[in-house]
Amino acid sequence: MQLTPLHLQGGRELSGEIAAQPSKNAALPIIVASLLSSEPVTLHGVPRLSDVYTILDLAHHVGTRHAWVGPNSLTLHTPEILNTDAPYALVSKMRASFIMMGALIARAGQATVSMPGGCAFGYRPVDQHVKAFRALGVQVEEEGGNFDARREGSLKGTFVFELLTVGGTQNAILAAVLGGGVVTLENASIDTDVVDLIGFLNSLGADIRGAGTNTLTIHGVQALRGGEYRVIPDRIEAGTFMIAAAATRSRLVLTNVRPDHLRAISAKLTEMGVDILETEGSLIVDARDRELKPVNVTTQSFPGFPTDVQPQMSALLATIPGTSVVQDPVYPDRLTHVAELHRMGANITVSGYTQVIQGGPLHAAPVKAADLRAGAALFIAALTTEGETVIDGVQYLNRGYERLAERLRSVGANAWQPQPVLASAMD
Ligand SMILES: CC(=O)N[C@H]1[C@@H](OP(=O)(O)OP(=O)(O)OC[C@H]2O[C@@H](n3ccc(=O)[nH]c3=O)[C@H](O)[C@@H]2O)O[C@H](CO)[C@@H](O)[C@@H]1O
Ligand SMILES: C=C(OP(=O)(O)O)C(=O)O
Repeated sequence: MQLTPLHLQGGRELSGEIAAQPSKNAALPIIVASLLSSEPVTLHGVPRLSDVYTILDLAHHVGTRHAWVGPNSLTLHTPEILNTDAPYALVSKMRASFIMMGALIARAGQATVSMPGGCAFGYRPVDQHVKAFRALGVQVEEEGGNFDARREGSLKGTFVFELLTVGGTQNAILAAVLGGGVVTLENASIDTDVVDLIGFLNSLGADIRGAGTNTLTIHGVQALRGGEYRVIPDRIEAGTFMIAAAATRSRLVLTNVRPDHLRAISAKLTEMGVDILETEGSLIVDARDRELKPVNVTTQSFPGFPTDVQPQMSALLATIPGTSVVQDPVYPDRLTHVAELHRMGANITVSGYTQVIQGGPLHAAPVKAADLRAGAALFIAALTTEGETVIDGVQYLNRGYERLAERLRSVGANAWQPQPVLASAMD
């Protein structure tokens, strides 16, 4: 179906309660990991997002059958592997599909997975994934834009990641879960999505030790059983709504959150002058009548300030008088929001991965998202302007935000997405 742009008439205070959706980036690898078991697995807390549908298409291709058993609950069952490839059409659609490589190496002993290639915000290599597989005993060849992987026995040995990588750590864990070997991963990611993947796998009988530390030890087991698991809340979505509250000088109650996953964002907003109150499972963000201060932000891996919230934070800072400096060394080219924010009157100069932002009032304009979080930055900016902003590129927002217009409306925003006019209706 043709997607119509998102319309936002800003300049309004938001209020009330909004529940964060379940985590997209935790759910995607967990859906893939379910195929390590030949028994049914039920997941609760799966967001209804286009990225989830893409990974389900890929899982279906390799042999996973699924059924939605509740609004955000899904049963997955992979009695046998039917295909051991992850084709270009699906991997190029979504980079997270590359995680299929580790899962197929574990369950089928082989995998042919397309190289993910570039994405809207630059080069995102997978060298650490491939180095880890090789170091642990997997043969990996590159040919015709694909990686062809084969393992003869169990994975074993130690690999030290050269940098912290969420996907690389997840892929190596998946590959090592089955079999009789012992694998140690050093300088492993401590990201919440890695910890949740480990929690899920261990709940099915895997033996992975050290979750949340930089050293993981995986004792391969013969098989995983079925089970039931709840995915963590989406800290990136929650962070986006926290920034929306600050940008509109509002008070919002965020429910279904893990405040301990949001501390870097809470700390920056507090430094700016926003009040944040943590309770168990919820956060109150209060920016009413506050004069917010500019701040400097540098992205880091968890628990640092997330790159996935950098464009939204940049949009907020573009509205705050004074000079802020935002640096994103994690993804140095994650800057597609800048030119669009310029269309709304922002004053941002870019040098390498550094944005120098002179904040001031923005105005409405037609804009276009070129990637997911750039789209989020644009709706934050739009919420601050009196006029009507029309945001194109809604397919990117649909990757990461469930029923966005409806949920923004539920807290008082004037957001709508006109239904497409069908050709027959125009006759
Ligand atoms: C689906 C999903 O969960 N995506 C998230 C995941 O992506 P993803 O898992 O792809 O990101 P990584 O943690 O791997 O990337 C972190 C850094 O490591 C570099 N790197 C990574 C792998 C590699 O083999 N070589 C290499 O150099 C990357 O270029 C980047 O600079 O974590 C990112 C960083 O928090 C988030 O922005 C993405 O939203
Ligand atoms: C960049 C993101 O996802 P991906 O890694 O799938 O591109 C994101 O969730 O912000």
